[in-house]
Amino acid sequence: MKVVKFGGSSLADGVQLTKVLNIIKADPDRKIVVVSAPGKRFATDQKITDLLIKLAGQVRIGSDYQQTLAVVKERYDAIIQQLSLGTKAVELIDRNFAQLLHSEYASFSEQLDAFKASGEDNNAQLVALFFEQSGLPAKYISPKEAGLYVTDEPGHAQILSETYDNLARLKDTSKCIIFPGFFGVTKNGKKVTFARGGSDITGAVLANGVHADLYENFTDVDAIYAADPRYVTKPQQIQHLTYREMRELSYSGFSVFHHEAIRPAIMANIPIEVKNTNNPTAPGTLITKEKPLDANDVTGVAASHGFESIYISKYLMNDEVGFGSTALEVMAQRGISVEHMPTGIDEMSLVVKEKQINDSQEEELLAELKERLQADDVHRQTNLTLIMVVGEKMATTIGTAAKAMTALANEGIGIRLFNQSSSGISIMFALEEKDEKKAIQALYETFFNEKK
Ligand SMILES: Nc1ncnc2c1ncn2[C@@H]1O[C@H](COP(=O)(O)OP(=O)(O)O)[C@@H](O)[C@H]1O
Ligand SMILES: N[C@@H](CC(=O)OP(=O)(O)O)C(=O)O
Repeated sequence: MKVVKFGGSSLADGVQLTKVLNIIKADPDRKIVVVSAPGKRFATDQKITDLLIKLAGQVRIGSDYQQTLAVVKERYDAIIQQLSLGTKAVELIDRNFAQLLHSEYASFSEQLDAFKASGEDNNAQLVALFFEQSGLPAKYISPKEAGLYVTDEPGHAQILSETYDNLARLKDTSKCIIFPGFFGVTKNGKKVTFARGGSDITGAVLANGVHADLYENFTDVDAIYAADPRYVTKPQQIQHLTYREMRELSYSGFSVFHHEAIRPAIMANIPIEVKNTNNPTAPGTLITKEKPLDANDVTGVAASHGFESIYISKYLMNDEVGFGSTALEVMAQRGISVEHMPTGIDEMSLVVKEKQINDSQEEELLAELKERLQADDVHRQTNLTLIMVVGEKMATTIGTAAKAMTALANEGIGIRLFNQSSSGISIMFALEEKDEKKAIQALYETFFNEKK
């Protein structure tokens, strides 16, 4: 059995949905289909999820939301028309929106998540109608019906462990199951969404639950590329990745596959294949626990911005037992997670996501660190990009860091921080955000284009 997830770009309109139907028809093992909400039809278009977030905000503050509602409904109506799904489908969507708008919500976060979840929920119901009408036996199943239980953390739901046993019951399906991505339900029946891009997580959780032979993730590119195609023209396609390479790369900017979707696949050792809905015969990228040794030392280079570094220095710091743990305790007490912690003899830096600390908190945090650590200096550096150079083969290769540093130096790019993972499969460079694109291009040239 295969679990197949289609992203928003694969479901943006009736033409795309017809491609989806043909992909499912082409392989009877494709029994569970996870769908996102309709995405962008063209570069300047809006994703349904973004429109629903806007709609929820307008409804909450009591401003006029009719125009936004009309735009969302028109998107579904267009799909219904293109696929000739008839008035039954129009009425279904109308009913769902009436219920969404007139329900009582205990908080805005609950309301916002209900609105966001409706994007995939409505789409799954339409896809099921379309498949049935096209002669492919299908049924919509909701996360509530399936027992896809999550924590009550709006926008960041985590899977409850019993979910996997509940989902195992879907294994014996005779019909094709159409399942909405991006959200689960709490034990009280509240809809709670995953992080943005989280339909990938739903697909991985279902693949784990039913012990699928393969988790196919259909998107709008032929493969995962060695660098973001928005930065490098026609980058090399990656044929095969390990789970840990994928996790490093997706966490660090390869938005094509959600980093939280790796764990459910690892837990059950499910192979993942990323493929193109618009070119389904292209081989795509396979992601598994292990892979044959690459010719290249580096598998991919990724970048993600919005980081800052908190620099702490104290003379004789290294002799002081517990210095690092006190610094981390201060951060943990404020709920701030630390991404990297490069250290020197008398200094350390805590690299964190900028959005975790608001400006009013910042001064207080720096003062607390200075006070608790009796530090000589504590200051922050903002607007940083983290560049990750990733490859299994790097663990056994000498000179990758030197090559990367030379490539950056040749472009006049200063390195603010540097860190190598303990396993040796990734190197992180922190740079100023303005250098992000140039850095990715320089590293790509060095590791993928230069004659060795
Ligand atoms: N290394 C990469 N390889 C492939 N695509 C990438 C990479 N990094 C970023 N992307 C972007 O990810 C996009 C696909 O992800 P996404 O927009 O979430 O698609 P979907 O609508 O299928 O969920 C691609 O169109 C591409 O612009
Ligand atoms: N629709 C949600 C969830 C998702 O995974 O979407 P996509 O598959 O289009 O990235 C979002 O936009 O975040």
